[in-house]
Amino acid sequence: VTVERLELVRVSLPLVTPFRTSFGVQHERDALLVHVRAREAQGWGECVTPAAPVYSEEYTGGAAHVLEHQLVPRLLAPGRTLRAEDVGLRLAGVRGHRMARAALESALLDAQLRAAGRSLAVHLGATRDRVAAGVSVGIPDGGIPELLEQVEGYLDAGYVRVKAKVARGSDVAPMQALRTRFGARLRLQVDANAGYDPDTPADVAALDALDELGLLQIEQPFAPDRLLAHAAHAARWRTPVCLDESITDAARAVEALALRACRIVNVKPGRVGGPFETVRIHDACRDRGIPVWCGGMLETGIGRALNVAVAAMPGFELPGDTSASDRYFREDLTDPFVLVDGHLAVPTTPGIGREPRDEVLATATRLPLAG
Ligand SMILES: CSCC[C@@H](NC(=O)CCC(=O)O)C(=O)O
Ligand SMILES: [Mg+2]
Repeated sequence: VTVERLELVRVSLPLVTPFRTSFGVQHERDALLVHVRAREAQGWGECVTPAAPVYSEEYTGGAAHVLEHQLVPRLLAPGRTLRAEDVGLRLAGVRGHRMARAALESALLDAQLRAAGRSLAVHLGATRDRVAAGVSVGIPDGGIPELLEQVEGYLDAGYVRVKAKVARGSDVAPMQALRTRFGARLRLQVDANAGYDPDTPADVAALDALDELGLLQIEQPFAPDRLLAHAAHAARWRTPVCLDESITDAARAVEALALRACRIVNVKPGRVGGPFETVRIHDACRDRGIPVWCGGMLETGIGRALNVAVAAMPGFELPGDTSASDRYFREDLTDPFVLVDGHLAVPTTPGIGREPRDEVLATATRLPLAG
């Protein structure tokens, strides 16, 4: 496509309930969107950075800065006519900033596919027309009683599996309470968001106790770079280790698997640099018999649409964190994703199949980057 105008759009959506993880609590989704106006069509991408560098090194202010001063100028320098497949090449000289790149690449791919009248799911080789939805539950302020209530509500809504956030001091007791309340049949996994230290005996003891609860997986117990520590403990535990923050790209995924640091991979298109790196990770895991699932970063419908199409690819055989819009937002930026029988329908219209609704955009902050 030929880019005529490229803009950053920042809009904040309040969360229906506070979302607490091992690295803090969020009350809103401060969303940074890339809007591409090409001659042939428009495209939208969502940068999944949190407002502060607490999940990984990236954060929204930094992503906006690197997009404006480094990534967009490099992308458009050789010329404004380009394919989404070229983004990786044009940005090859830049290290890191994978969430910022992902937003740019997915916005261009959206425009390109809209111009071609082709849905993202078809372009990715998706084999499902709906995807099973898991749900991620934060650490509630109200403790165990509120946790039980929230999980009850999500199970009633139809979510097919529950992922609970754990952190030092909020791990074994709440997970045992879920087991006691919902039994051994509850499909339950935990996500520590790198909150434990492999060299702290009390931390390892807590994880060892979680390993006794018949969980589907233990996600990212330790810091992202500690692949050998994950491998050492994965070998001791029955419960499979899943990595999220550690898996920054396909090369890292291959190394993590070779080191046996994990047996399951949480793939987030927004974390790994975009749709094309996502396909490379999907293919690398598939070649090694490793199941993957699509994680989430509290995306609005823009990022959620990308995730749902990715979750429909063959290797995404485990339910992901692709929840319905109303899990987070009373009113989504786009037409909502709605849970039907525990599944979300994969968009079939051109591009990502969602765009921001004008009335919600009206409240947004705009930053023209080019054009
Ligand atoms: C930025 S905090 C979100 C990171 C967290 N994501 C979730 O728990 C799922 C969020 C969602 O449902 O979008 C993860 O580490 O997997
Ligand atoms: Mg995670």
